[in-house]
Amino acid sequence: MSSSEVLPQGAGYGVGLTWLQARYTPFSPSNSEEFSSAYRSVKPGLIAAGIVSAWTWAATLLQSSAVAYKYGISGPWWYAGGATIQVLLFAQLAAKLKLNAPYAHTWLEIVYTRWGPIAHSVFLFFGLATNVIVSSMLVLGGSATVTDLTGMSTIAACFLIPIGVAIYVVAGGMRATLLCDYTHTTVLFAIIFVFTFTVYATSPKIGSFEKMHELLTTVAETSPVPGNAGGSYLTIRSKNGLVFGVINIIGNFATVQFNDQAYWQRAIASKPATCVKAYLYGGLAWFAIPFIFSTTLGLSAVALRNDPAMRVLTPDDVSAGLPAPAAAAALLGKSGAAALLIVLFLAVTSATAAELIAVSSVLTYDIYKRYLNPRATEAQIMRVSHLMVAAFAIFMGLAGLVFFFIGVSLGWLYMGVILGSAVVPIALCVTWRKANKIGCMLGAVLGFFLGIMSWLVATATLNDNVINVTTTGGDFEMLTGNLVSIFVGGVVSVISSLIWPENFDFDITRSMNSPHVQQSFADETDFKEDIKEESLSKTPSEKDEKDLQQVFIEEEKELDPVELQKAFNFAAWCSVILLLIFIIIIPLPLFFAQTIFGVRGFTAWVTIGIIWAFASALTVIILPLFESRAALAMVARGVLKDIFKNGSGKYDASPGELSKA
Ligand SMILES: NC(N)=O
Repeated sequence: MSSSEVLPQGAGYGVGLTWLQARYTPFSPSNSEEFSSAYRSVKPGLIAAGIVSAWTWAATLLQSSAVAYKYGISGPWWYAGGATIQVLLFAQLAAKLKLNAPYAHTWLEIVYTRWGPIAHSVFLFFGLATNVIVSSMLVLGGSATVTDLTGMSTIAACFLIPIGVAIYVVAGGMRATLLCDYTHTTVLFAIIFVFTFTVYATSPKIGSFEKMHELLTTVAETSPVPGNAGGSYLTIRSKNGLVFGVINIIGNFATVQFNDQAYWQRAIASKPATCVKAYLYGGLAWFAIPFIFSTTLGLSAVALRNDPAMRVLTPDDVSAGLPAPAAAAALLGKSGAAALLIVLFLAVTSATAAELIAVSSVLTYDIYKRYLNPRATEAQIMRVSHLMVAAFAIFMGLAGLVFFFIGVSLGWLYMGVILGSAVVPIALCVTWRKANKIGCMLGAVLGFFLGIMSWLVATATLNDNVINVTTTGGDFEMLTGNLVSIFVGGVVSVISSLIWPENFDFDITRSMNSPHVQQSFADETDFKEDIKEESLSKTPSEKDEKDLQQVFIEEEKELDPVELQKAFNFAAWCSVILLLIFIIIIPLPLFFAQTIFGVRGFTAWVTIGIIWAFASALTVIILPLFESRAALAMVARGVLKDIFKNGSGKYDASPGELSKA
C-alpha cells in the first residue's frame, strides 16, 4: 500500500464481495446470525483458510525468520510445529462445541449458561484481555512494517489498518471476513512461492539447495552458532532452538487460541459435520507458512551475510524481525521489499478482521445482550454489532499506539503470563461434565497472580533486581511466568474437579439460543411484538423464513450426537498423534542424534517443506472453490442475467438453494 492510499485495499474488495454475496446468494449480512456466525454453514475448505489467515500474523513471518536466522533449520521447525499443535488440539474443542452448545455465538455464552455471572465475568476478563493483546500485537507489527517500507507515519498506520478492515467487516460480517481471508491466503501463498523458488531455483545469489548449503556452511565456519552441533545452521541439534521451542509451545497455548473468540468463531461458523476436518486441515496447512517462509528468507539472511546488498543486522534488528525484509530486499531489490510488505499487510489485515468480528460478538452477546438489553431486537443487535466493530477498530489503533510509544516488542506482547491460567479451565468448561465451577475460577485467578509474581521474581533474580520492559521480555523470565500460569490454572481446576466433580449434562447449553426454543418462547411472551415489528420492517420475509427453515433442517441432521461424539474421538486421536509427531517423533531423534544435514539431507528437508506448502495451498485455495461450486455458479448466473436484463439476476431462489450454497 502506498502512503497515498487512504484505506487498505481489503476494504474495497471486501465490500465488493459482500455486495455480490448479498445480491446473488441467499446470504445477506443484514441478519445477525449471518453477520456473526455465517448461519453455521461454512464448509471445511473456507474455514481452514479462515483459520490459516487468523493464525498468520506479522510475527508468524517475521519472528519465524528471526529464529531461523539465529538458530538455523531448527528455528522454523520449532516455530511452525510449536504453534500448529494448538490448532490441531482445538479441533477437539470445536467438536465439543458442536456437541454441547451448537447454537452458541461465543464461548463465553457457554460459560454463563453453565456457571452463571461471576464465572462469566472472570472469563470475560481473560477473553477480552486476549483480544486486546493479540490486536495490539497485530497493529504494532503491521504499522511498523508499513512505516519501515513506505515511510508512512506509524500513527497513521496504527489507525488506518483497523479502520480500513472494519469497513469490510461491518459491510459483510463473518462470511465476508472468511472470503477476504481466502483471497489474502491465496496471495500469501503465491508470494511465499515466489520467494521460495527465487531462493532455491533462480536467484543468481543462491539459486539452489547446494549453494544455500555451501553458504550456510561457510558462515558457520566464521561465526558458529552457540549451542548447535558443530556450530552449524544445518542441524536440529540446537540447544537454544529447543529452548525457543518450549517457550513457543507454552506461549502459544497460553497466549491465544483457547481464550480467543476469533478461533471459536470459526468453529461456530463451520458446518457441524465438517468442523473437525476444518481444524485439522487448517492446522496442517498453517504449518507450511512459517516453516517454508523462514526456511527460505530466514536462512537467506544468514547465507547472504557477506553480500553487499544485504543490510547488516544488529541484535535489535533481529529481535524486531528484520532478517526476512533484509533478505527479501537483498534478493529481489525493491520488488522483494514490496512483496514482503504485501504478505505482511495481508497477514495483518486478515487477522485484524478476525479480531474485530470476534470482539464485536463478545461485546454484543456477552455484554450488551446479556447485561444491558436482554430483550434486544434483531435490529438492535445488528446495530450494536456494527458499532462494536467500529469502536474496537479505534481502540485497536489506540492500543497499538500506546505500546508503540512505550516501546514494547512483539515478543513482549506474547503475554502468556496474563492469559495462560484460563486455558485449561476454559477447555474443561466446554468439554468435561465434571469440571468444577469454583475450582476452574480459582485456577484461572490463582494462576494469573502466581504467574505474574513468578515472572517478576524470575526477572529480578536473573537481572540484578532490574525490572523494566527489556528485562521482563527475556526468554527465561517469560517462560517461568507462562509455565507457572498455565500449570497452576490446569492443576487447580483439574484436581478440584476430581475431588468435587459436577455432573453437568450440557442440556441447557445444548438448547441455548436454539431457534426452536426461541420460537416457542416468543409465542408465549411479548417478544412476539418485537419479532412482528422486525418482520414488518424486513422485505422478503416469506422467502427468508423458508430459507431459514431449510438451514435449520440441514443443521439438525448434522447435530446427531452419535456422529458428533465420533468426530470428537477422531479429533482427539488425530490431534494427539500429530502433536507427538510435531514435537517429539520428528525433532527429538534428530536433536539427540546430533545430525548435521549434508546437501542431500538438506535438499530432502526443504523439498518436503515445499511439497507440504503445495498441499496446503491446494487445501486452502482449491478446496474452497470446489466446495463452493454451486454458490459460484449461482453468482455467475446472477451476474449474466443482470448483464442481459438489468435487475433479473438478483437472488430469488426456492428453498433448498441455501443449503447448496
Ligand atoms: N500465530 C503465531 N503464533 O504465529
